[in-house]
This record gives sequence, C-alpha cells and structure tokens, in this order.
Amino acid sequence: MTAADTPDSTGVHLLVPLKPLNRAKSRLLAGRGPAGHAELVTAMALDTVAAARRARGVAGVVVVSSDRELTESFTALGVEVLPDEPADGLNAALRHGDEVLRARGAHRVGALQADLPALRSGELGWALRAAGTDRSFCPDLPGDGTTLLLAEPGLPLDPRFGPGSAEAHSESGAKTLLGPWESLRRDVDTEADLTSAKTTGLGPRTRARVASAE
Ligand SMILES: Nc1nc2c(ncn2[C@@H]2O[C@H](COP(=O)(O)OP(=O)(O)OP(=O)(O)O)[C@@H](O)[C@H]2O)c(=O)[nH]1
Ligand SMILES: C=C(OP(=O)(O)O)C(=O)O
Repeated sequence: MTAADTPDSTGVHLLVPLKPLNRAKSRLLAGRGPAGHAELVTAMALDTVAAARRARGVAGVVVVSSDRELTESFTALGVEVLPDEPADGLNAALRHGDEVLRARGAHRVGALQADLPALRSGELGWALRAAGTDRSFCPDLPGDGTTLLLAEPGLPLDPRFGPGSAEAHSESGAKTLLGPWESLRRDVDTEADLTSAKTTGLGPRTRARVASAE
C-alpha cells in the first residue's frame, strides 16, 4: 500500500447507497418516463456526491450500488462503486460497505443519502464539525427520516435507515445534528420536494436536467 492508498484517519468516509435506477425514487417516475426518471435520479446522485467530496472533513466518498449505468457514471468521475452485497436491502448494503471500508483502515464511516441535489459542501462541513467525534445523525426536514449518519470513530456504523429512521438513530445513541445546514436536510422524494430544492439551489447536473424537461 502506498501513502496515497492509506485511508485518511482524520476525515469521515461516506457511503452513498443507491438502488437500481428502475426501482429508485419511484415517486419521481410519474410524468417523466423511465429514461427521464433515470437521468434525474442520476443527476441528483452525482450532484450529491460531488458536493460531499468537496466538504471539509470528508476523507472519501464511496457509492454502494449494483446498477450498471450508475456504476459507469460514477466511475467516470473517479468515484469508487462497491457492489450491493448481500443484496438484502439498504441497511445490509451499508453494513457491508462499512465492513469493507473499516477492513481497509477507515477510522470513521458515515452514510449519506443520494437524494440531496441542493447539498452545499460548506453546510456538510459545518454539520461534520458539529458532530465532533460523537455518533450522530442529521434528520431530513420533516424530521422522520435521516440524511446523514456518522459512526463514532473506530466503531461500526450500525445503520437503521427506513421509515422512522430519525427516531431509530436517536434511540441507538446518535446525537441529532440540527443547525444552519438546510441543504443537508432537503432530501428529494417527491415533485414538491424537487420544487423546494430549486429554491434552496440545485446542483449543476440536476439544474440542467430540470431545465431541459421544462
Ligand atoms: N445499495 C442500496 N441502496 C438502497 C437500497 N434500498 C434503498 N437504497 C437507497 O437508499 C435511499 C433510500 O431508499 P428508499 O427510501 O428505500 O427509496 P427511494 O429510492 O428513496 O424512494 P421511493 O421509491 O420513493 O421509496 C435511496 O438512495 C435508495 O436508492 C438497497 O437495497 N441497496
Ligand atoms: C430511507 C430513508 O430515506 P427516504 O425514505 O426519505 O428516502 C430514511 O430516511 O431512513
């Protein structure tokens, strides 16, 4: 292993999970058709990952997905994609990704949702700073879901995503991250969320997709 391959112990290694495009973000399919939907979901994920990679405190971003098109898009940008194993849902995929990264020496692992197309690097950096070294999570704007989960350094991620995940992560001992990072909380599940994210400020790929569909 060269120095460049040595995992950075000072930052968090973020896992970004994505289902196959034909199953992801089903509420954004209506009125768009499969091709337009796939392009939008891909653009949102690429913007999310691009912003996360630039954030202070992020040592690396790794996507977890078995979708071929997504894998090609991310690989072209130099983003590593781990296969979705054991193909048993979101939390299992994240547990596997966590094991892979920690086996490589990553000291701290987190999970970031892929549907944050308005994410600003600076805001993610502030949230990471507020987390300190605590197990922490950031709730989505409605407050039920989770957009970011951070393990305590050296400990497993122990993800509890799914309905009511904010409460589940809180019950697992994670500190709630609330502060001036609206873009980290503005996940996009519906058309109404997309309209709200436009106001916050979409990333360039999502903005272009939305504009070309208008
Ligand atoms: N790798 C991987 N990612 C998953 C899996 N299930 C869900 N995800 C991703 O985790 C995030 C939250 O997933 P869900 O809330 O189940 O689904 P969604 O795609 O956001 O949207 P809906 O279709 O509206 O429920 C999304 O980015 C998904 O693509 C899985 O089994 N494997
Ligand atoms: C899976 C989750 O996200 P969402 O359903 O909002 O995509 C979650 O918040 O735990």
